[in-house]
Amino acid sequence: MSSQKVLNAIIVCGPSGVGKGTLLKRLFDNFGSRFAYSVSHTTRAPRAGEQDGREYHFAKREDVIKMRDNNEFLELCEVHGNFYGTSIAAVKAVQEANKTCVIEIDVQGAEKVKQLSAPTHGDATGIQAAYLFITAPQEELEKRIRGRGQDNDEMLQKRLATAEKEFAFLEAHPNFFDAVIVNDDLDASYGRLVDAISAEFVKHSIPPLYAARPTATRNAVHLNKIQIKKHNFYL
Ligand SMILES: Nc1ncnc2c1ncn2[C@@H]1O[C@H](COP(=O)(O)OP(=O)(O)OP(=O)(O)O)[C@@H](O)[C@H]1O
Repeated sequence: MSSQKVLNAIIVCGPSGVGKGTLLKRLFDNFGSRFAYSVSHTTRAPRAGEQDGREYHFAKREDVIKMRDNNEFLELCEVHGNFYGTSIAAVKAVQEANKTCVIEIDVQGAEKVKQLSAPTHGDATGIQAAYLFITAPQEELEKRIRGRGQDNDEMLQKRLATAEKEFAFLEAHPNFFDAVIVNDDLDASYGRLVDAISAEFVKHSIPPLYAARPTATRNAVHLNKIQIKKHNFYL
């Protein structure tokens, strides 16, 4: 297989509350055999019932630090004294199982993944990915985050401030993403997600999710971009 054909992952970005989790849950419910999340590394101890390589790759701190210094992580963070991270190898393991890895990540993380995929890094270290941005009207965001009922006002304001930065990134880098999907009406938006992913699959010679509708795909994605520009929908 040539390197152009490889697709290691679908990267999904978008501010808190736009509905990434909701859309991806539906995608996994409908196409569970085609997608998987990668298994993260952690330095925390396994809990009862957790199995190494299933819930997490349980690793020693010094090994994670070595991997970090070796640029083997797409993302790594430390929470309450423990590391949690997504390794490039874990993403590629999903592909080896003949599935496409879905990675939900913020725009800074997505930029890093793209940098790692630059030709100078070569295929061995990089992740070849399709980049999707999920968006929604800003007034909807606040409503949805409140509706979810998980956050106090301070957290809500933090999420909205981060959202503004993510929207600003999208505005400043309109070509960074392969598709921008407006999550307004859930059923229609889910259709756009399926079409956008199918379009990426077709580009990489992977069967689309619905073989019967490959040509609708590009139109839908293209239309989204036009709608966004025309109505400045996300601000
Ligand atoms: N198209 C939609 N119309 C109305 N409500 C929606 C729509 N999509 C999602 N929601 C609701 O909005 C809320 C936020 O959705 P969700 O948790 O999927 O967002 P998210 O982008 O994954 O957020 P986070 O990044 O914070 O996890 C949920 O309560 C969900 O049911």
